[in-house]
Amino acid sequence: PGNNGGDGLVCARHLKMFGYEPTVYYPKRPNKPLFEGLTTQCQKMDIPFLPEFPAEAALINELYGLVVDAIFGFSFKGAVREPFGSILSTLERITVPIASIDIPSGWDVEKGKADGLQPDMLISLTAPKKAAMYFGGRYHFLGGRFVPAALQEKYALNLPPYPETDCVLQLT
Ligand SMILES: NC(=O)C1=CN([C@@H]2O[C@H](COP(=O)(O)OP(=O)(O)OC[C@H]3O[C@@H](n4cnc5c(N)ncnc54)[C@H](O)[C@@H]3O)[C@@H](O)[C@H]2O)[C@H](O)CC1
Repeated sequence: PGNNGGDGLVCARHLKMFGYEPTVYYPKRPNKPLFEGLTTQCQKMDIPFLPEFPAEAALINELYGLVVDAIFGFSFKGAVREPFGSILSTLERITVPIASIDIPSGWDVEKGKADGLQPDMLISLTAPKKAAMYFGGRYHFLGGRFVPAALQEKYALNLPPYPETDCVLQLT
């Protein structure tokens, strides 16, 4: 429902460009031009939007090879409100790999969530958040090569150098 969802729409568009066949589930759409624009871009690229979420984990395992989790990022707070509670409980039961953008959805930005989503891949944006310490999946990437040196200094961000002109770095 927020910017993390926006990242998910961007991700779907890029996946399509790379030859994949993404499908999007976007239950709560902010009435803001940014998200409307990102949605339109996906629609114009014939990326299908699911009318409802496949509630059965087995169906997701059958239909998809990967789930990109772009539900919540660092502004998730408190008890999860529907429909996201049911969605997260289904995602916790699937066996296909999950790639979470910035923070596994439902995790506290600092404390993580031991009994929550356990993605196979985490793509941290700009800098890994404190919760990334609790990430136990196989692949951790850092994306977002757009932090000016002054900001890195101001927040004492100890960011690793990106190789050549890459905008993504594999951390583990
Ligand atoms: N520099 C960076 O790290 C960048 C991060 N980006 C992405 O932006 C998100 C943070 O975006 P924000 O809109 O602040 O928050 P979220 O997307 O995490 O979610 C807000 C959204 O969720 C709703 N919500 C919050 N708590 C609950 C709850 N318990 N139940 C239900 N719904 C809840 C809330 O109402 C809002 O609608 C960051 O993680 C990155 O993915 C930038 O895109 C790039 C730079």
